[in-house]
Amino acid sequence: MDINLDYLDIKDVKHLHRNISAANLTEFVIKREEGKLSSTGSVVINTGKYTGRSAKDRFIVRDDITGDKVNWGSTNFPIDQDVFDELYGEVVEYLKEKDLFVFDGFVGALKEYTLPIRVVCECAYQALFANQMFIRPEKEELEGFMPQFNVISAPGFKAKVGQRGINSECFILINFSKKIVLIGGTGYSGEIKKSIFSVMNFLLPQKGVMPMHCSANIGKDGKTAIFFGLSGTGKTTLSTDPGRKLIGDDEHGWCDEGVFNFEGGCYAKTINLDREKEREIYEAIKFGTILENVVLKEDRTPDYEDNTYTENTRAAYPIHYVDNIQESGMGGNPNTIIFLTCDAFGVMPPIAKLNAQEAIEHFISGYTSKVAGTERGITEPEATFSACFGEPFMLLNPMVYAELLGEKIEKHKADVYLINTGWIGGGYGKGERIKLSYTRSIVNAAVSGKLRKVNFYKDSIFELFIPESCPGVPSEILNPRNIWDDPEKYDKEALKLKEKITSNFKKYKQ
Ligand SMILES: Nc1ncnc2c1ncn2[C@@H]1O[C@H](COP(=O)(O)OP(=O)(O)O)[C@@H](O)[C@H]1O
Ligand SMILES: C=C(OP(=O)(O)O)C(=O)O
Ligand SMILES: [Mn+2]
Repeated sequence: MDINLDYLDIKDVKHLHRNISAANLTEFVIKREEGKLSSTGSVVINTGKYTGRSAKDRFIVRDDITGDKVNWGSTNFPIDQDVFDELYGEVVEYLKEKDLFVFDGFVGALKEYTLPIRVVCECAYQALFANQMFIRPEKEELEGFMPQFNVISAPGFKAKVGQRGINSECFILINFSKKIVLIGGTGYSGEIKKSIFSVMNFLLPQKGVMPMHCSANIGKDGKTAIFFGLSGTGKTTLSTDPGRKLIGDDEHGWCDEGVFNFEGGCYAKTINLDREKEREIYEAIKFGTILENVVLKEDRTPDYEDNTYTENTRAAYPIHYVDNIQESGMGGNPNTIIFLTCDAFGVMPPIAKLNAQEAIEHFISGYTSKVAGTERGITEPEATFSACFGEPFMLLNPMVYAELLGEKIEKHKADVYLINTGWIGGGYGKGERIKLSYTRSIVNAAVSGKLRKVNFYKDSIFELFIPESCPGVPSEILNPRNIWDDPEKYDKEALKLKEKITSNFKKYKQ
């Protein structure tokens, strides 16, 4: 099945490898010395200078389609069409006479909202990434395949310092008129998936579908739970649960029929990965998986403790590498909605119940912290407000997404909980991050409905409803004030955060 890339102006390709198998791609990765084989059978690659997303280098072409729709501001930076054209011309020139690796496939498990995409890669490992992360096509679907969006990724092309309209050698440009995402200067594969996610987040609300930065799974009772959260808050870790079928670990849509995964794979953090604590993820690291920026020991076993390159070490694997999955990538309307927050101040309770109004307010606020590594420049947890728990990927005004969520909570009477997977008993550097086993018990209590039978009381500072008890968790930790050495210090810190939340929320109130 020959394709040509003339419509993208990509000509004189040395050899175009389209949808070749994971085995073939693995072989190319090794042969081209892009990476090494690990003892697990997975390939290990190093993404170079950029080991996380470069949020300040992500631009959207301002044109007739985006001009008055995109929420321009601190996360969505505009760029002019002619600047795009100039860089595009340079990248296309750079790709000439090279071997290129193309992945054709889909985003969005529900046919009605599926976006056919083409990912054109300079590097074999990124084609392997695309193959593992997106929805893989059946053979027949490749005939007459018509991409509706294209990603061109050229990590080896660096923009000139001071080049017009951009910030650095690295750039991620999203162009809706041309249906192209142009990535240069960075080898971090997260940019590929998150830029297509951003495209979906722009397109779907216009069709009445709510796109979400969340993971999702289904219990034995057939009930769906979704877990919103910024990077590092536990979406992947907590949704990968042997007792529940995994729908997806990061990006979903919610329409009248229920929720559907955008992707066909997972992108898990591997720093300090421990087989006992995260067995399903550990076991998914095998032939076909890509390990990014993981250090190998001499005998080629991965050293998950080693953060020499970054804290943001990753494994990308197709979802069926996890044992218990929902093959269709779809689930019913969620019964439980969880907001994951990683509180670096250690003052938020491990779990609180939110009513519909509070849920919307917390969703818009998106209080959490950025954890080290995923974004450039972050080396320790830093408090942040990320609207919709994914502001860097939400191209429209947060209120658009919030209104969709409000309608759905109302209609489906979902239970909403706020879960703190961050610090308790003191802030970062003092207290400790809450034990994963406790968080798992808390999540279990929430999604199984057990918490419906428990009494809740209102805390005096955040005015959040805290359960008096929770199966599997010592009751005294449910209110962090109890475990701070100095309760008055707790009150002071908690009040400070409360004020931050209130003042941040003001900007949405006018
Ligand atoms: N209590 C906890 N809950 C969730 N994750 C935890 C907890 N304590 C430590 N972690 C670690 O935090 C990281 C969460 O990352 P991940 O699940 O990949 O987040 P996301 O998918 O939201 O980006 C994992 O490395 C996990 O092992
Ligand atoms: C891949 C990313 O997301 P997450 O950590 O949420 O999986 C990212 O933000 O680059
Ligand atoms: Mn994740």
